[in-house]
Amino acid sequence: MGIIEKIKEIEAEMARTQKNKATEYHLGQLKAKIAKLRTQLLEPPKGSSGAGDGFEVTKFGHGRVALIGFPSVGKSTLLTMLTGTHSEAASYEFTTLTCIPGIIHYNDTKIQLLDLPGIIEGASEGKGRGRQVIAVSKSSDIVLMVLDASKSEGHRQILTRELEAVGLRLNKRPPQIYFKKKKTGGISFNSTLPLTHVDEKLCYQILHEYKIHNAEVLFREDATVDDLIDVIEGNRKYMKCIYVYNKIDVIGIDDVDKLARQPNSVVISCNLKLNLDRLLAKMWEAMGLVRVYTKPQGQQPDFSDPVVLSADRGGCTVEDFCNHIHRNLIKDVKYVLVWGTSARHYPQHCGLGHVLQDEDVVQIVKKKEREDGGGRGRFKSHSTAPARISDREKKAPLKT
Ligand SMILES: Nc1nc2c(ncn2[C@@H]2O[C@H](COP(=O)(O)OP(=O)(O)OP(=O)(O)O)[C@@H](O)[C@H]2O)c(=O)[nH]1
Ligand SMILES: [K+]
Ligand SMILES: [Mg+2]
Repeated sequence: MGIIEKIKEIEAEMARTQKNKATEYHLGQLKAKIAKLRTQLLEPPKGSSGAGDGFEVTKFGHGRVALIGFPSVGKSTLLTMLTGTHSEAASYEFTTLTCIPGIIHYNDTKIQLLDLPGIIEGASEGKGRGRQVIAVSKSSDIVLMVLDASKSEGHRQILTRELEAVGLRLNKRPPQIYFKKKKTGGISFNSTLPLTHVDEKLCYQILHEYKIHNAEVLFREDATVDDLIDVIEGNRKYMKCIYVYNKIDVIGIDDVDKLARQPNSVVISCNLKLNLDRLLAKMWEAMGLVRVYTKPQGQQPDFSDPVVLSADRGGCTVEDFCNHIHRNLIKDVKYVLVWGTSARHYPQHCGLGHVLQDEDVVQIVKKKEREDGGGRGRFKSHSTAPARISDREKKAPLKT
């Protein structure tokens, strides 16, 4: 029996089993069995490189966004509108057969947008080009799930299930469970609060299913058995997802209103060019990019050419900023002067660990420069805030 058949069989058994206190342990065990099989399914077949079979596109820009959706929801139309790169669009399904990259220029940054073939139910098990599409989505920073506003809401659930089946977790943070395998000592199970979904016995059973007999487990939130399995598997990818409802030109205003009020959702129409600005703004916000402008001593910063940092990719500290400019820079840095929302006063003298925020301005003070003369007075004379700071100052949160 193949892996997919085995998964189907267990799913059928779960559907047959009534949910109650007595069956809870058995159901937990079945969930762990499915998770293990799904992990096996994701392993590249023997003899292949494991790459996306011609789908891999070189990363470009400050972040990557994937367009995921059923066929003919308007993914290619959207790519063409947002990036100017033409991607064939037509009324028949599976018009797009490969991965097509475009670039969005937004807020002085470049974002790579990827158009992909439509995926269908069963994609996670390899139907259509599901596997390749999913591999590309996993390589992105966020996902735009494109949906046809005139079609059933069920599509969003089906797609979410497909992505979950391959270990993607959308708009969710990692479970607050500490888990560490040990060599000896048995299993230590603890929690910092009362648990309502998982007890010690269930946890033991799940670990037993994974043949783990020595480990430390500490629940820091009232997590579920699915959360526990995610933590044990350890290969989950937590991503932001924006639900993009396209084609609102063909539905009534009441329905548009309902969709627009859902969390993480944007309603658009490519045909009428409706709300695309809002989509871009949401996308930008979800990516959490941090633009930092370098201010050479005695000069104004170049506000068109930021260093772009991200908390998810590489971090946002002064050290990350310096490494971004040049990998040998760090050893020459004495401290930096910071203007912007991360600074308590302007300019603030900050060390390497200081966490920068979007639109901060940084001036690097090198060790050598200081010794060479000039000293503090010299910095003072150049420490006037750059021109754009005055309006930014109004936004600056008051910190004590
Ligand atoms: N009414 C309406 N139709 C749209 C809109 N956007 C796209 N379409 C149409 O929807 C059809 C499918 O568009 P595509 O861009 O090819 O969709 P896709 O998701 O890339 O499709 P596949 O590549 O086949 O998965 C085309 O006929 C488009 O003209 C819209 O905002 N409103
Ligand atoms: K199409
Ligand atoms: Mg397409």
